[in-house]
Amino acid sequence: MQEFKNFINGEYVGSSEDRRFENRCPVDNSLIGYVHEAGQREVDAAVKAAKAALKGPWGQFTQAQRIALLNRVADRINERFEEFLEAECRDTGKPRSLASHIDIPRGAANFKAFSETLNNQSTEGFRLDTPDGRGAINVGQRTPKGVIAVVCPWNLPLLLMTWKVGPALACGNTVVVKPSEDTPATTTLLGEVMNECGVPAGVFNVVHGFGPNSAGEFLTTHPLVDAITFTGETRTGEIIMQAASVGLRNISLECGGKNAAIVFADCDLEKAVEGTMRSAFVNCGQVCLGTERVYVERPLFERFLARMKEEVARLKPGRPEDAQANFGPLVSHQHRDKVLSYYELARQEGAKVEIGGGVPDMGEALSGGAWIEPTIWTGLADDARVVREEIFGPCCHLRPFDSEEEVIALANDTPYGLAASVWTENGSRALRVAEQIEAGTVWINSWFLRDLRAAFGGMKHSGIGREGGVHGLEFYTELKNICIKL
Ligand SMILES: O=C(O)C(=O)/C=C/C=C/O
Repeated sequence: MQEFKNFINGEYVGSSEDRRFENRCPVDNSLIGYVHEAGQREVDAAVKAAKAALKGPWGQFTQAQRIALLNRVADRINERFEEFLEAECRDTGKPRSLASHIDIPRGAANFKAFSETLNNQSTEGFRLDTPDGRGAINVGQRTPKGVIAVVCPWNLPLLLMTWKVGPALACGNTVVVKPSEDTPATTTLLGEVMNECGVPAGVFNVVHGFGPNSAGEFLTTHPLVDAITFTGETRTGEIIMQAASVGLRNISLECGGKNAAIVFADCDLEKAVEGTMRSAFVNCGQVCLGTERVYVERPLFERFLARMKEEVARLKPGRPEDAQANFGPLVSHQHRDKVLSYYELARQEGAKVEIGGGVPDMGEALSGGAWIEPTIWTGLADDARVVREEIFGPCCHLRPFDSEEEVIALANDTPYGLAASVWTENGSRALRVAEQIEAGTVWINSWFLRDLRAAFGGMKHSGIGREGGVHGLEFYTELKNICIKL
């Protein structure tokens, strides 16, 4: 049985006996081990360790030394690739083929992604003319923001955690990470890597637990936390933003979405099918950037729908280690109950279930897992809850459209604004449509093609702030102006 302990000041710290909770594998509901919930005492110790580390050796590291050390962390993750892969797949149930190409490689790469940015990033400078004719020089100086609280989700546990920890540490901050209670393994394992690489104690800390009245609340309300970065549901983002307002802590929020795919009749059909299939069903539909609304220009609608149904029928659910499997379970029974409630709601709202709509028979050995059928609906009204609310499962609704103006209005008719994809071989139309879509990221003839230097984040109810490249600097550093009279 595994024990997932808190990682505080360079040491694994258990909680008192009665604060442990089960960690189960969503493939077959088997018990992986126990997670040690951090109470106020553990969270306080972690935040104070992070605060103290800022004034310790870490505070003396040059930028070049930090970058070299974080590159070592990335290399060490890759050296322990199999362990991270095994841990991630056991926690999430996702296919090894997926985690070995996305989760773990990106989990390591996120530590390297910011080195180049920081090495090449200048700060501003201005020469000011003064009445005495001697002038003055203004120089910008970036300093670490301090202790960063990192609250991250269960869908891409390692990737989405290091996407924040990487730039935070590269900029000289220290972190206290609160991973999801459903997926503690890879964040806990990263503590070992930090020690192996010589990251000073207190720079990287992990506290396990839940949100309200648990580690999440204790961390985001802790007065010594200088800023909070969160990826997850919009409602939780609102609660975190309220906590951050006490003491005016800055926040970075990447929240929910109800992302649209817009498929024009002149698209490359097979490319559009492949990309839309991935965006709707990869990771069992548990990707914030994923597609749950598909708009297809009417002349192509029936053909596109037929192709999508063929491809959904080809998806192979199975254990992570099953080389044939390309479709895993949802992360937990609790989340499956939520997604199944939308499957039921779709029926009530009058959807035609083109394929799926239920729970697959996975046989005796896997019957305890959080398995669900990939599903396509048609025929729902634009104001149906299934078309408007984020489900975060392997399902999407297809609807025909007749004009560019109509589909832009449809795609933007949502409180969210995270991502979208546009499929057409007409380049000027692709750009014209992309410019009008209210979303932080718009892919044209692609999906989840990620340039880590590019701005990344959501607008409207999908978040606040941008991550990636230089954009993270605004959140992870304080920018000071020094004015020198000549
Ligand atoms: O690719 C990334 O950097 C990223 O943040 C992915 C987010 C997916 C959310 O579910």
